[in-house]
Amino acid sequence: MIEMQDVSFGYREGGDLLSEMNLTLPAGSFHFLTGPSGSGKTTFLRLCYADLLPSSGSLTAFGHDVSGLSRDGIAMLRRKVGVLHQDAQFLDHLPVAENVALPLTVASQPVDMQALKELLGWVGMSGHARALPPSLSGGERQRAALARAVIMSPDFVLADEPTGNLDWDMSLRLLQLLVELNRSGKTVLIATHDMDLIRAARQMDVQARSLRISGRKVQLAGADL
Ligand SMILES: Nc1ncnc2c1ncn2[C@@H]1O[C@H](COP(=O)(O)OP(=O)(O)OP(=O)(O)O)[C@@H](O)[C@H]1O
Repeated sequence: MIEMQDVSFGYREGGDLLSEMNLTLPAGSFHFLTGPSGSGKTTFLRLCYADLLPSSGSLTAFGHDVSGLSRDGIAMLRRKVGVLHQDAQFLDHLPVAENVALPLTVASQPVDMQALKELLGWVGMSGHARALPPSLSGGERQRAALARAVIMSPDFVLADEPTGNLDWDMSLRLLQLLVELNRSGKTVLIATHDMDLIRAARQMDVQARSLRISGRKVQLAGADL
């Protein structure tokens, strides 16, 4: 799914933030990504969905070297990826259901109303389908954002501190949804500071592994969870 060979990245020339990374994220895997604040977790995720390109080395995503892709190629690749951010942004004047369906609308694809209903049900947002985003709680926003992130049926789901603003119960609920996505075959990568969240995954019967950024490298940390 994602393969990095000697990948380095720096925002400015001569100053690598992430250096000579060699790792593979196999299809269907579940990884957490940890590391100190400012170590490059968001940057690593952005490399994984070709929002940033390596400064050097080779990054292959879905079998394509991202550095050789055209704009259309990158757009196609991004369609296979769903991204969940810590602070999801919505169009506040549109109800939740329309916000969730927005990736389809923007791509001029038809909205299957039954599938949308089921997706909202899966994230526990059926009762909020007509609500406007400003009326939602933090947990409801994140669950709506997760529905939006997966409405295009991505193969790869990336989450950047998805539980950063949530209480513990809601964090667990969101984690459970991400685990369910993994069980349905999707590759999942979650950047988090929250070691309790990583420990909680142990109870959820998922084969999760942890990647840690340390000294500008990303390495597998410890045993399987
Ligand atoms: N667009 C950018 N231009 C220049 N520097 C940037 C840019 N984005 C991030 N950085 C810098 O790169 C470093 C890593 O940032 P990044 O957001 O990837 O870290 P992080 O591990 O996700 O941090 P946090 O845990 O605090 O969210 C930081 O020093 C940040 O200031």
